[in-house]
Amino acid sequence: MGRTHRSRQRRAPKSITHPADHELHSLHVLYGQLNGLGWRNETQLSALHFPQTRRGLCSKRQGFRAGDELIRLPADCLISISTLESDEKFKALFNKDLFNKDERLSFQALVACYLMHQQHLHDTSKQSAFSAYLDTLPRSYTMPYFCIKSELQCLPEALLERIVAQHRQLSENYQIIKSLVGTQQCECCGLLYCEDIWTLADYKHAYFTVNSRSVYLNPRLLKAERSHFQSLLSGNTNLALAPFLDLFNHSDSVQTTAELQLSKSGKGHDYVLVMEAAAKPELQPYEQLFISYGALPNLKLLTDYGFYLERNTHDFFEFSLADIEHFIAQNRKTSSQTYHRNIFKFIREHNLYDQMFVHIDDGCSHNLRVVLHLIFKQQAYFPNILNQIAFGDAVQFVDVQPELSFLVAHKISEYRDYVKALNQLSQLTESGAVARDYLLECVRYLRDFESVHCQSSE
Ligand SMILES: C[S@@+](CC[C@H](N)C(=O)[O-])C[C@H]1O[C@@H](n2cnc3c(N)ncnc32)[C@H](O)[C@@H]1O
Repeated sequence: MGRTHRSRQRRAPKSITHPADHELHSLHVLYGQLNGLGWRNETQLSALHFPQTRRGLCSKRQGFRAGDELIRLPADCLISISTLESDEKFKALFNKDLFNKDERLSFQALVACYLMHQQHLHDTSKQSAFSAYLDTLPRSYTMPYFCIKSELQCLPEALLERIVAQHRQLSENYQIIKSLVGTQQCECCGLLYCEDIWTLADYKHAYFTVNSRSVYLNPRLLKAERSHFQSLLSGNTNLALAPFLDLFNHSDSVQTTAELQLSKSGKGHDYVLVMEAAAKPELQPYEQLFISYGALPNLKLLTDYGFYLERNTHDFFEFSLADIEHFIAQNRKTSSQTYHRNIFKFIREHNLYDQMFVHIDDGCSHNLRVVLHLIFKQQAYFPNILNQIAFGDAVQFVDVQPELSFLVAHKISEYRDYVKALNQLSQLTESGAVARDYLLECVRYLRDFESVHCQSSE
């Protein structure tokens, strides 16, 4: 049990509830299966529903301090490249003769196929080795990708850009999958792949399952005969699905480490999560146990995981060059001025539009300051002078505070309009509601930034 601390049995606070019966049953079966694979649940974790995050994990009996192990899951419980490589039926679906070096698949897409494969086995014959795990997966997701058209029309460019990129990535990979397995029929039910089974809707669900639930894994530590899929895959295979372990929710106030360690018995490996630091010195039984998915800002949490954190310590707010152009066009004072196109060309050519953000503690990023200075403060437009200004001594920048304040105020008003437009829709999907609340959090962040950094403009 390591340094984990036993506490006297406590009662669950009223706000924490047990999962519904069917979910409880699936979890129970999953415990049994993982136990059969060597998982001992030494930290006595239970899945419960918490008010803020819904389903998450806690221990009903033990307290946790920094340095304690949260979970030790045998590597045999993971769905990794070794699982796929050792599944002959799955491999048989992917005929090596059809692999094309110009049309490779991401490993994430291949794991999504594996989930669809197992789901189909489960649905048709209850033959999947992962039935219990599949039953514990969410039925739907709340990423803005799943917003309906009327909601998408009320979202800002920054979000739409990411959704479009996700659509592109998903459909490119799905086309490749179709070209590999699309003409085949399932040998157990005769249905056609990518038409009747493995539909685009199934693929989207599986893709976001992998996106939001996989863990990082160094596959070299596992004995994987990486042969069949090697020439099909475009990138590395360093992710895995981790049944039960993937019930940990994320917090920005904890630090956790994850690594494959030789198991205590010396046979095989365990995937071990350790709580390195938490918001308080000791977590009591029934307190939700969080892990860190990384130092992620809210935009990333929203688009990849379908949630955001209030007052996320890793948050910042990014601007695009188009934001500055809109602001110029809509502001009476700035719209009447002329801006030499060389300046915008220079900014684009030197990628200065990258990393233009504001941060509540650090203020305005270097690139945002340079760009505001180049556009609004300096008269010359010859490349050599622009070079000297952009990459020379920062102290020579003229104060861009008024322009920064206008830009922030402009963004607040724009985001409020998006929120208003979403609220005017007769009904919001869950994705739409989460996106709306995220926009409100952005407004709160920018208002806080304004009150700390833009006082002079008010
Ligand atoms: C790895 S799963 C964690 C378990 C998940 N809550 C479940 O019941 O299956 C990641 C998903 O959990 C949710 N999640 C994680 N951390 C969260 C948090 N702090 N607040 C709200 N939802 C969170 C998001 O939906 C995310 O996509």
